[in-house]
Amino acid sequence: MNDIGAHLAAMRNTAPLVQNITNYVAMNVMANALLAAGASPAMVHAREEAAEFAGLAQALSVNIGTLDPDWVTAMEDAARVMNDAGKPWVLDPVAVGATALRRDAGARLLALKPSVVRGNASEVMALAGADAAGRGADAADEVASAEAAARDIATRTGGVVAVTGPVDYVTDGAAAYRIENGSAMMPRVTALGCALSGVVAGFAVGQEPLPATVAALAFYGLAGEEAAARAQGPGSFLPAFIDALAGVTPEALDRGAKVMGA
Ligand SMILES: Nc1ncnc2c1ncn2[C@@H]1O[C@H](COP(=O)(O)OP(=O)(O)OP(=O)(O)O)[C@@H](O)[C@H]1O
Ligand SMILES: Cc1ncsc1CCO
Ligand SMILES: [Mg+2]
Repeated sequence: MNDIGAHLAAMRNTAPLVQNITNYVAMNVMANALLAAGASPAMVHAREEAAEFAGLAQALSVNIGTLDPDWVTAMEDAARVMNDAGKPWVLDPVAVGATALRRDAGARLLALKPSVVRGNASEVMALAGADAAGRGADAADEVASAEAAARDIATRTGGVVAVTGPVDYVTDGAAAYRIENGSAMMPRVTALGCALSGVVAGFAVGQEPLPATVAALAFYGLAGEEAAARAQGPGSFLPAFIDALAGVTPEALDRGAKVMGA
């Protein structure tokens, strides 16, 4: 892929309205990350309005981090609106293997064929039905162990699956890429994966899901590298990361992206 910076420029040019049905932990971080990246976030989850708002949104992210049954209904309704209108939506299957409510929600949402699934290795393995060692929202499996599960999900949905970790893996079931950008500081701040799923949704507006996802991950990881160079620890990393999301230019992304065919 040699047009990674162009995907960032296109996303910023669109400034897409991204609806997020996300968890309470992530809402603020995610909205700030989307704004800094150049998108327009809206956190809208009530059962009575989620589908109506989806009619206005250009992309949707659905995150099961702090769900309840009403939220699952809102997620399914909003996802159907996006599907009917041909608009992209992203599933973030937080801790999907942990409980029956999460496994059921994950299966229902997967059946609606998300444009992109973005999770850590343990989540992608659990979503595919494989044995996973995840503990709560944190990964306990290697990205490499989740590659077959990612291809399996992508084949079932016809969409893209992104497994994130030290080296990210992205596939549409046929082609695959690895992205080496990022910082070990990123998993030490909560909700950065959730926020990434929203950013992926923004990149998918008007762009092919596979290259858009690869570009979003490289962009996000590069911002992580720049923030880590300035931060003293996880606390100061977060504001530095928000600054870096706003500061990375398409030219810097073309220079700094570490993307390889897999
Ligand atoms: N050890 C690491 N080294 C470099 N980058 C990392 C590392 N771990 C995660 N990342 C990056 O952090 C970002 C978030 O991915 P991660 O896999 O931590 O999400 P997550 O587990 O869903 O997080 P959360 O549930 O807290 O939102 C991605 O851009 C990923 O590449
Ligand atoms: C910590 C945590 N618990 C539920 S959602 C969430 C945010 C990271 O996924
Ligand atoms: Mg997560």
